[in-house]
Amino acid sequence: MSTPVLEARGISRHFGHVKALEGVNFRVYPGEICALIGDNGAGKSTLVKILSGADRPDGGTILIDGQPVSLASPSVAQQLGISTVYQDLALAPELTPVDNLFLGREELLPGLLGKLGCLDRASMRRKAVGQFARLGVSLRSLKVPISTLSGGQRQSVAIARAAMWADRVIFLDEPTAALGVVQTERVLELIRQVRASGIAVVLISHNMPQVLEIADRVEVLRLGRSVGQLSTAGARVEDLVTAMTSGAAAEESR
Ligand SMILES: Nc1ncnc2c1ncn2[C@@H]1O[C@H](COP(=O)(O)OP(=O)(O)OP(=O)(O)O)[C@@H](O)[C@H]1O
Repeated sequence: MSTPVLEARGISRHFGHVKALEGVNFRVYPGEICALIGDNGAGKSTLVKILSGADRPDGGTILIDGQPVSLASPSVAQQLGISTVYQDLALAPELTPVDNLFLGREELLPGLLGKLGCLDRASMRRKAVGQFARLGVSLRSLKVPISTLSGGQRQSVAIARAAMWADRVIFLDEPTAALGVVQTERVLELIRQVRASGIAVVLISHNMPQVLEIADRVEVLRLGRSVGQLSTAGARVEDLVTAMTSGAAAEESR
């Protein structure tokens, strides 16, 4: 049995009288795509915020590679190899794909020029080209503002950026919600490439056929509680819907 790369044990988060999360358990293992599913208001976003350092739980423990950690902020989570791509993508529309990959992490030239704030554009471009090639992301141009790219290409840049700076887990919040069929398939292929690079992917999705298509395993929330997990091998959409609505997911052992 392998150790989860990221685990939540007994996580609770209350907003006034609303129990958004109550004793929630969650695990994601190295090298897997894990879907986090649940009906509206089940607590998915709240759990993702807590596991990416954007919110603090009222109780419970978070472990990375089996060791308890405190994710006090998104930057602490990022330093520990956890990154999140929210639906707004947090890209700078007027900047190029290369600039967006290095947003907030720009490389400076060595020596005096660097001390004067001159960017090492050649190095950043070389690394960006390598990253896009590794993940199979093909863009019309690396020099145009990202606002001129398609929605699928922008999503791909956001995922490639997350994969560049996180080496453990990437959370993806409905990454194909706004995309057409062809762009959706490209983004799903990119997600598989991220998994192949050794990074665990957590996919938050309401699209059950897609969950079955791409995820290895599913963790289910219902009304702020974890109701178990199941493997997608041999599972049907009805099984996922049953798990979300009646809390009857099989708690399988690994
Ligand atoms: N900041 C907040 N203040 C008050 N209540 C909140 C807050 N954030 C979340 N909640 C409540 O916590 C519960 C869980 O919300 P959450 O957004 O985590 O669910 P979700 O599974 O992501 O839903 P959806 O699929 O609709 O996005 C809901 O009842 C929601 O109204």
